[in-house]
Amino acid sequence: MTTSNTGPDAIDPEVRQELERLRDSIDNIDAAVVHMLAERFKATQQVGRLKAQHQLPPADPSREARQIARLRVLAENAKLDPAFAEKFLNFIIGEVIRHHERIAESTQNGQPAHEAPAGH
Ligand SMILES: C=C(O[C@@H]1C=C(C(=O)O)C=C[C@H]1O)C(=O)O
Repeated sequence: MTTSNTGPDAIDPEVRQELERLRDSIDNIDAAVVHMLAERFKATQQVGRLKAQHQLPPADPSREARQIARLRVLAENAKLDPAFAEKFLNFIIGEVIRHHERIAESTQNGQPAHEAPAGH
C-alpha cells in the first residue's frame, strides 16, 4: 500500500485526532471480538468431543435455526442488519461443524480428540 487518502500529511490535525480516537475504539472492539470468538471455539471444541464420544452428529440444524432466529431479534434490537448477523453466525457455525467432523474422524480412528487451536 503505497498510496492512501488517510496518510498523515493530507489530513487536518483535528480530523486526524478524531480518526485516531475512533480507530482506538475499533481496535479495542476487534480485540474483544477475537477474545470472545476464542472462548466460543473453546466451548464448541468441547461440544465436538462430547458429540464424538457419544456418536452424535456434528451438525444440529434445529439448534442452528433457534440460534439464528434469536440472533436476528438481538441484531434488530441493536440496530445491526439481521441479514448480516445471520451470515456471520452461519460462517462461524460452518467452521465449528468442520471442527466437529474432524474430531469425529480422529475419534473413530482411535486418536484422542486433541486440543488443536480453533481454525487449525
Ligand atoms: C456447537 C454445536 O454444534 C454445531 C455448531 C453450532 C454453533 O456453532 O453454535 C450449533 C449447532 C451445531 O450445528 C452444538 O450442537 O451445540
